[in-house]
Amino acid sequence: MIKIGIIGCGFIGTQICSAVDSGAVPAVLFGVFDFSDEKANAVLKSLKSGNPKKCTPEEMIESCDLIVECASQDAVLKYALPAAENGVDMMVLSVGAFQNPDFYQKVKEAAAANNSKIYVPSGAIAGTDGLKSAAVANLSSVSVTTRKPVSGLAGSPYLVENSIDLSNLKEPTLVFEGSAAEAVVAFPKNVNVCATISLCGFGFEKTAVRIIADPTISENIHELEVFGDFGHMKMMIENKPSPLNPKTSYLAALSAVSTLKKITDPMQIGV
Ligand SMILES: NC(=O)C1=CN([C@@H]2O[C@H](COP(=O)(O)OP(=O)(O)OC[C@H]3O[C@@H](n4cnc5c(N)ncnc54)[C@H](O)[C@@H]3O)[C@@H](O)[C@H]2O)C=CC1
Ligand SMILES: O=C([O-])CC(=O)C(=O)O
Repeated sequence: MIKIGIIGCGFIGTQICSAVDSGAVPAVLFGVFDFSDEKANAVLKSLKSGNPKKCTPEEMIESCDLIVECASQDAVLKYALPAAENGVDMMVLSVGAFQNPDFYQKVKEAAAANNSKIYVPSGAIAGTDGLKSAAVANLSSVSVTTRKPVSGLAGSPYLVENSIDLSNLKEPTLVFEGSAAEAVVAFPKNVNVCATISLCGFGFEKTAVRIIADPTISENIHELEVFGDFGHMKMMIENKPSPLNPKTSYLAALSAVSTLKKITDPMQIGV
């Protein structure tokens, strides 16, 4: 069985540890890392099987087959390259880190040179299968509209830097419009899905993003619209936010677990 290390013991990290612990994912949990000791201890305490421990990312790179990053874009920037250079696979949830083209290229080349893989789950969005297929031919436009409750956007650098206060919002309001490259920097914890969509085919500069703060909803809603040689695709998903982190949809954690199941399964189904 593959040996896994988890960086980030928040909502997604906890769900992944639990899936490995229960046997739903056939893997061995080597260890966990979080810069909050409290979070790491809480996850370890919740597990019933195996002998996982707190460890450093460097120890994971030394001993694991696969590292799952479910922490922050900073963690990707810090650990993705050393992992790839050491032939260790990595699953990345904070996908926005890949908007830097030099960094993305370096990680990709290091993974190719050292026979390792970088896995990017579909996360909180659907439609990556159709978009990837469509991108084999010409695409003419790709756009994502993300609609979140105010609690799902609070504290984002873009809102803070532009002194945008959403606390008294009464109706849906467009708070951002721009490229995916700009969106994942402006809202690093809110629209990693736009990074994933960009990587599927049209790129960070050409993928268009709109972010709407909506005080009338409780779901995180993502709409994807694609035009190309294949035709026209529209996808809309209404995600329940996770109970622990309103910015993150429950589906994002399910998608990480599903990707781990796919990695460890001899049957590979779907694009
Ligand atoms: N790809 C996708 O579709 C989605 C991606 N995400 C992203 O996945 C990541 C995890 O999400 P959640 O579990 O909901 O977050 P969370 O906030 O519940 O947990 C993140 C944990 O990582 C820790 N952490 C952050 N930076 C770290 C670092 N550099 N080193 C060590 N520990 C660090 C924090 O202390 C926290 O315990 C976030 O970056 C989030 O934005 C979330 C939803 C969808
Ligand atoms: O979970 C979501 O709905 C989207 C999200 O936070 C992200 O893409 O970073």
